[in-house]
Amino acid sequence: MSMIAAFYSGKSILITGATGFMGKVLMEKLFRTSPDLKVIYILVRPKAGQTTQQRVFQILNSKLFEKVKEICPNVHEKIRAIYADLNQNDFAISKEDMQELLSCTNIVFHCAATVRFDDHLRHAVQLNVTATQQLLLMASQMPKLEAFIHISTAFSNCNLTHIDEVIYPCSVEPKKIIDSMEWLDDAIIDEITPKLIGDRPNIYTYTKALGEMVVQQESENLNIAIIRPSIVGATWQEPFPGWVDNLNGPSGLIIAAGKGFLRSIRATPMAVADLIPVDTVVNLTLAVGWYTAVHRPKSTLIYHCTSGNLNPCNWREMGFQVLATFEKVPFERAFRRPNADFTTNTITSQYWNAVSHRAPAIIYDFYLRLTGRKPRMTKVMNRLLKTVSMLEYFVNRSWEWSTYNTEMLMSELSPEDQRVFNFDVRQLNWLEYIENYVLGVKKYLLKEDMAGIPEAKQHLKRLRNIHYLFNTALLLIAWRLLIARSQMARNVWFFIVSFCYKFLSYFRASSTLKV
Ligand SMILES: CCCCCCCCCCCCCCCCCCCCCCCCCC(=O)SCCNC(=O)CCNC(=O)[C@H](O)C(C)(C)COP(=O)(O)OP(=O)(O)OC[C@H]1O[C@@H](n2cnc3c(N)ncnc32)[C@H](O)[C@@H]1OP(=O)(O)O
Ligand SMILES: NC(=O)C1=CN([C@@H]2O[C@H](COP(=O)(O)OP(=O)(O)OC[C@H]3O[C@@H](n4cnc5c(N)ncnc54)[C@H](OP(=O)(O)O)[C@@H]3O)[C@@H](O)[C@H]2O)C=CC1
Repeated sequence: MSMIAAFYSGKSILITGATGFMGKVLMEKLFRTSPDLKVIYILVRPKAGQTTQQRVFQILNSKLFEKVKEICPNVHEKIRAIYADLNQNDFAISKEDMQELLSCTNIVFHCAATVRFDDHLRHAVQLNVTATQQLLLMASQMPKLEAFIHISTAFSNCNLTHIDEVIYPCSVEPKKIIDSMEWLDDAIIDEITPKLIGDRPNIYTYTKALGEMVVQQESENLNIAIIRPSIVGATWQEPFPGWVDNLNGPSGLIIAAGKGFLRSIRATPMAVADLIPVDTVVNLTLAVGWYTAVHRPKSTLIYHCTSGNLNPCNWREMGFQVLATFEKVPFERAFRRPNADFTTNTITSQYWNAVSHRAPAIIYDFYLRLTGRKPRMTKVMNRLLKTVSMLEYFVNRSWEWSTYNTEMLMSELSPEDQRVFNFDVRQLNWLEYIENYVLGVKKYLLKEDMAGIPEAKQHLKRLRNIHYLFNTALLLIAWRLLIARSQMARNVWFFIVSFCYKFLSYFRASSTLKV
């Protein structure tokens, strides 16, 4: 019997960010391994015209929850969706709901965050710092609380190259930042943002670091742990391989490369691609919840959930495997053949951006205009290049995260728990994982049917022929222009033509003699 699964039985668990990528997998695993847990409270806001109930209904009816519904048929009754907006005071939770949350919750998993790299500082502080502070305040009023698990990111200190399982202070106290957001206007915030984030690449990593400081400051009275995952990718094993449902991290770029939009990216091929499957993160999170509640460590422990130091894979290996999978299972209706490559310096990167990204987009838009349609490819390409430029920081560096706490926890688990809540990335076969990841992107993100593969292959063949035809035509036009303008080119041309003529004449003469 798994001790961790038994621990969550009968518990009331509060999850923020349950509608997000990680939150859904966390909920799924909890229901699958501890079907007799008491209730999961999730803080949900209405979104995209859907009420909170409709959102929960949609999640439970997704493929991700198919196994859960077999194991725990009354799962609907065990989820309590609480209307909440983490941007508002007291999260806009009703008094009755708040009362229930405060009096019943045993464990809190705080996953909600804004993960956009370019969010406005005011909004990112509100969600990643102030909301964390408010949630901790709520937690301090929960008499039955056993553990509070905060999800941060391994990149909260990405300005360092070696990162220990400690909290590194930021130059300005989070409380001062929170206060200043109340009275500074947007223009001043925009001005001071680069100074505040310093040598971090974006607002996201900075506000996540501030969030950790807040957790540390409030940790005296609470039983808290922090988890720092690196780049979270599709599921490795559970509930099935390859599940992914958003474009963050590599997923969006896999689509862009598979559809032929992305042809080159500035990356350091030998840098470590520190990906971590989402189910691995969730297994560690649940194990940490159990350990923190049962063993009550004296200080706040930080757990790095990374792969690079135990089972490294570099961007080159990952890129090769992504491209190899496209050969076997191409995406439908590609814009160009998937043929992406890494460039290693800014000049070649700019050259390929012009030649392989912007030029084809302009030509395609010209074609759309000619055929009476609205041009759109340049816009798509500009957004893609903006995204790529924001991700480039993470594919041109390697980090070292120490993992003593994570390894200590692994050794504390029973063999059964090590199996059920496996977070040992040494067992991960990267080639298999990446292949399943690409397949998952095709099936669950693009919603493409496997039956369409022959047609997709045909389409790629057509694109290849168009490519050859286009290049030949381009070469002929360039040559023709050159001949018209340069005497030297004309001489070379006459030399080649006369050489070919002589060669053919000789060949014909010698074959006539033989006869
Ligand atoms: C030699 C060998 C051969 C080699 C072969 C080469 C093979 C090549 C194979 C390729 C694969 C291998 C390489 C993998 C590299 C992976 C790098 C990963 C680094 C991740 C680091 C993460 C570290 C930290 C982890 C964390 O701790 S947290 C989680 C990370 N957080 C994020 O990843 C949020 C990022 N995103 C944003 O920050 C916003 O998205 C924003 C970007 C501002 C846009 O923002 P904006 O333009 O305003 O608008 P959107 O609405 O957002 O999007 C606008 C439009 O772009 C689309 N789109 C949104 N996203 C993405 C995305 N990713 N990728 C692509 N498209 C995206 C969206 O579909 C929409 O398209 P549309 O609908 O217009 O057609
Ligand atoms: N994905 C990754 O690569 C990594 C993620 N992390 C961390 O993991 C955690 C989860 O990330 P992930 O699941 O990928 O992120 P998602 O963007 O998929 O999910 C974010 C969640 O936060 C919720 N949320 C955002 N704003 C509000 C709000 N105002 N009120 C209520 N809820 C809100 C979202 O709700 P809604 O659905 O309504 O928008 C969603 O449920 C985050 O803390 C992130 O920093 C760490 C390392 C890597």
